[in-house]
Amino acid sequence: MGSVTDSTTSAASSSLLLRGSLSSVKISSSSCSSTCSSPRRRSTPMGSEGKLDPKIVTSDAGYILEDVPHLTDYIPDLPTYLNPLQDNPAYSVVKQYFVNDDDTVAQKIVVHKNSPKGNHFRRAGPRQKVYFESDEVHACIVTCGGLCPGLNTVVREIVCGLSHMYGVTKILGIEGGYRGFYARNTISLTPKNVNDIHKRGGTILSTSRGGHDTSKIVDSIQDRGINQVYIIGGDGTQKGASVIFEEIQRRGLKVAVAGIPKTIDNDIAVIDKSFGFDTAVEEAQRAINAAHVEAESGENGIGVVKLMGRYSGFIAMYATLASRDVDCCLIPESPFYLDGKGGLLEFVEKRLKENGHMVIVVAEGAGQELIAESIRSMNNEDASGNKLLLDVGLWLSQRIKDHFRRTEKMTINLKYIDPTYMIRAIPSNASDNVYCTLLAHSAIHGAMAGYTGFTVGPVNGRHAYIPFHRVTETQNKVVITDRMWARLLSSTNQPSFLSQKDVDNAKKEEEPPTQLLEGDDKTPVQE
Ligand SMILES: Nc1ncnc2c1ncn2[C@@H]1O[C@H](COP(=O)(O)OP(=O)(O)O)[C@@H](O)[C@H]1O
Ligand SMILES: O=P(O)(O)OC[C@H]1O[C@](O)(COP(=O)(O)O)[C@@H](O)[C@@H]1O
Ligand SMILES: [Mg+2]
Repeated sequence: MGSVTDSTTSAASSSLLLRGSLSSVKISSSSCSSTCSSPRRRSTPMGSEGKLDPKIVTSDAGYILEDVPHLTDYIPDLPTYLNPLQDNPAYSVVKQYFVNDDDTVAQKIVVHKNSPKGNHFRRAGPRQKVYFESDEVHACIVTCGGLCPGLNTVVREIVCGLSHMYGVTKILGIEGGYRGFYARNTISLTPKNVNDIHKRGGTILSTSRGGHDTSKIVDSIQDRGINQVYIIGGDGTQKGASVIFEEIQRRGLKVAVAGIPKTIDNDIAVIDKSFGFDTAVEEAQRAINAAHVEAESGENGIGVVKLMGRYSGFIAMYATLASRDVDCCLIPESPFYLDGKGGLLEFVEKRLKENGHMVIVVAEGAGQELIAESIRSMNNEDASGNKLLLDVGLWLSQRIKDHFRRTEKMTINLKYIDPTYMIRAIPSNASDNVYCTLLAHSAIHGAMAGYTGFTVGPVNGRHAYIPFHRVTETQNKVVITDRMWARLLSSTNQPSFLSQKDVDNAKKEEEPPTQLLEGDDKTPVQE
């Protein structure tokens, strides 16, 4: 690969931005307008203690670019090379294959006549110039946190993408999550040995919670001569990736750190949705169908299905909306109560009298305060510090049974189905597979182009590079004052269980939705 004469720095690429379409753009590392999230850390100026302020670019028209770090922010004068994709027979025919340096993706797409342009992220995709030569790249891939359909597909697509698009041959799989960097074996990954893995659930690299020791991890990266780190995991993992990036930057290493967001719960902020989510919603239909068949076939049959969703009830909400057999959906974001007027037990009685059967879908994180009131709460945490939940499905089933036994109002037949780990263990479906490919490719293009400290993902249908802190500072939750939850309430015709005061509080607390899943816009996801 021929070296390009100039050694473009990211400051220079920012100035490309200045010279481009945005004539009145100014770069500011600390000036954050009210629409821009305030940095939580990194108060030191660029260079000192190896830390950078968030890279914020603003313009007079209210345009804000929340940019991601670049290797040249802390290693000046890095040589650049022509992207080998321009000679690749598959890609070279694409009109405008390379992304313009100043392309950005708007976080908000519903705007009004006088709205400021708002927050943007750097558009993902291949760049004309790259900062790594093919034979110089030594990449590694790690999977952390809970399982999710599609993990193997992302691993496969990173390996095949690096190899087929950029001619990379040295790719290492780190086994067993973060602790695998210093306590487990590694495996060499090639397009041949990952060829079929997308057809399998789980992760061939295995995964873990806990065990994040930043300096041991970065020591291992440094000792092995790794210069591209692909980290696949959820909110906890992205926090871990962020501190790894900071330590790498502090040590001044030419190592790109790219996060690929993973969570079956869809609780990662900013991105439209996470991979594996569609697969989970689809697979949940089988459990809901079974619950419905059981409920319909017994006298006063009740089917209770528990679905995953620790803090966010997206799987339960979408599975309910898709199924149309569900009479009541309970999620962590919307509190409910059992007894008295307007309570769940009254609703169950009513539905059984009307239809003779009913199906309840409950997200695992729903009603945790109610359970804690009746069972002495243990307040346990897992190795990553996530709250260990009490089984809401079992508890709810028992409470419903007790109610009908006590009141002797009618004989019921209740069946409780917990398909949670069965759903999580399946391979991803076709659409998630394609989505995983785009995520992997976006991550690879970003790392090759010298970007680092970023998470990749679709924002309003376009893939973007998002600074770590933007996806870790909040969690994506179902907005119960949004139209989607209203659609659910209207489709199940269940009570909202909320008082006017609860609704007012929710309206005050919740930010307007920014994600496609919550809104009406269903733009197909593109790179
Ligand atoms: N705040 C944090 N700082 C550093 N590492 C973290 C942090 N939170 C979680 N991790 C690490 O990230 C990994 C996965 O986190 P976990 O919460 O279990 O799953 P997920 O990433 O799917 O949310 C674990 O190895 C954990 O030690
Ligand atoms: O894998 P564990 O430790 O049993 O945890 C189960 C949790 O993992 C999840 O499937 C996914 O959570 P993460 O995205 O944080 O890994 C949750 O839905 C569930 O509460
Ligand atoms: Mg998590």
